[in-house]
Amino acid sequence: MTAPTPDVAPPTWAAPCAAGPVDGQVRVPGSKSLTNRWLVLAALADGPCTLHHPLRSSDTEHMVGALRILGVRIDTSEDDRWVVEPPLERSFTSGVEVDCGQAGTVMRFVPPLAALADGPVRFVGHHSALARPVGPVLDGLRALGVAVDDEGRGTLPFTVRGIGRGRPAGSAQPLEPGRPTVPDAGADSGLVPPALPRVRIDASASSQFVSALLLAGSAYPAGLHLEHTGSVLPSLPHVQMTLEVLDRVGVVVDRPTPTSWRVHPGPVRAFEIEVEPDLSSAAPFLALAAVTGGRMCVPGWPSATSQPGERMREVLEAMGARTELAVGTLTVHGAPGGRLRGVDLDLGEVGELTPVVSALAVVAHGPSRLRGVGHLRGHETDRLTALATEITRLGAGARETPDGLEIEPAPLRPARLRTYHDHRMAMFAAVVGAVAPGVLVEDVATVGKTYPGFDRVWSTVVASAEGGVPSIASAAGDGVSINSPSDGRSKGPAHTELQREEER
Ligand SMILES: O=C(O)C1=C[C@@H](OP(=O)(O)O)[C@@H](O)[C@H](O)C1
Ligand SMILES: C=C(OP(=O)(O)O)C(=O)O
Repeated sequence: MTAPTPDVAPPTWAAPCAAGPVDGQVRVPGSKSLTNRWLVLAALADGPCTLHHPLRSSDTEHMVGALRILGVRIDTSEDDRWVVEPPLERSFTSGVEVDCGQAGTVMRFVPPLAALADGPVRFVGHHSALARPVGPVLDGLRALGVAVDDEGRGTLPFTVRGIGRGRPAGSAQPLEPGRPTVPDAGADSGLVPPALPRVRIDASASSQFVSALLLAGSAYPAGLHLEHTGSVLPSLPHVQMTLEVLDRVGVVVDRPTPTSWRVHPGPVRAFEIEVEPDLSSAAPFLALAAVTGGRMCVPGWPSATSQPGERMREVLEAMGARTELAVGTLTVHGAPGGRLRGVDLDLGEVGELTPVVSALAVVAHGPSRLRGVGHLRGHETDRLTALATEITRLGAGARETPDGLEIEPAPLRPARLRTYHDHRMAMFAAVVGAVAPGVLVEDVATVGKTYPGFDRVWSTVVASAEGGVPSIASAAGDGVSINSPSDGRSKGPAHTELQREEER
């Protein structure tokens, strides 16, 4: 057997090109953001908790690994039901190393738990995660009296020197005995609210800094009064998601201003919950219906949700597709020929949709401007540079702006696309490849961060368009089924470069 040489090119995946409009149904796996929030809350809960239909992926496996090493017992032997036994009033385990992988939710949400360990906890991660900002979370912990060693970098690796649990809840003491509590603004109300230790951070680089401190805040002896000091706060629906899960487990949070939160000390009520499907993982499939002029159904779509993926409906409608939500299934109908309009959108609240929206913009008729997503430079990769580079490689125009991208569609050429260890770059490539022949995708396995097997499911769905003959089929375990012919639409050729030329 020959040893691999360092310059061997990574294996590529040939993104399948649709031969016509797709017509299918995909049941997507559980939400990453919700699974990891519920796991963190279960670790702090006052009794055993159960998660139904959690996501099993690299990000959630890293969260499970992190919590286990801190002393939380988690049974993940069943795919559909994970049971968590928290350590109750005991401090989390110290002297351990937490591997965050590539997960922003692990590197940001777990350090505030490590503050409740009885000594140091080291945090490390995947090499692609070493540039991702964590500093404001660490500064927040320092403001509460917890020592953190990060050699001034504000990134992985770092060590949180936990100071243990066991002080009475509501004791109005900061974590470290002897540190003065900053008087709380709520004291002006005349109601004499408890003095909560005040922490000011700039979360303009990631909403996860806010979510991290809010999730753990009620387990701190005096709670927490968190204030965001920066000019923008991205991904607001994710902060709303944090507030909603906290509310469901009985944690009291009030919001004196739109960018400050008072988390009152108190127990996290044990829970048994159903994890919603990941609507951001559904986004590429919805986009597939739009670019091929086909139809895609996603069952299990929540009637109300804080997931940003819900906003994909607005994006698709703005670009010319039609969406309808009926009896828990979202259906997207692409416009004939997959024709899409260019758009000018602020995606600041739904930044994680940007790669898929960029794919739509690349094949639209007319230029697009995507704004409000400067913070994507600190995601799995610098997503603005990565998208601009790969769009240019495909032959279309892309220009990075300080807070987004300008995209100019053009006839696309075959290309080998890089994914930069970024699951959503692979999803971007899949959507473009569905209508542009000859797209090869490097390291497609990177989708395992949030959607292991995405490429297999994708290929099954795209193949449903092949030959233009819809059939009833299902790929067991993949959650895929192909709709039966019901609407009599003709299955024309895929939305190819040639077809776009004709439409011009
Ligand atoms: O809290 C969360 O679960 C997330 C918040 C967002 O992070 P940013 O605010 O850093 O964009 C989002 O992009 C990420 O995928 C998940
Ligand atoms: C930014 C993302 O992930 P993370 O939770 O690692 O920040 C994402 O999934 O698009």
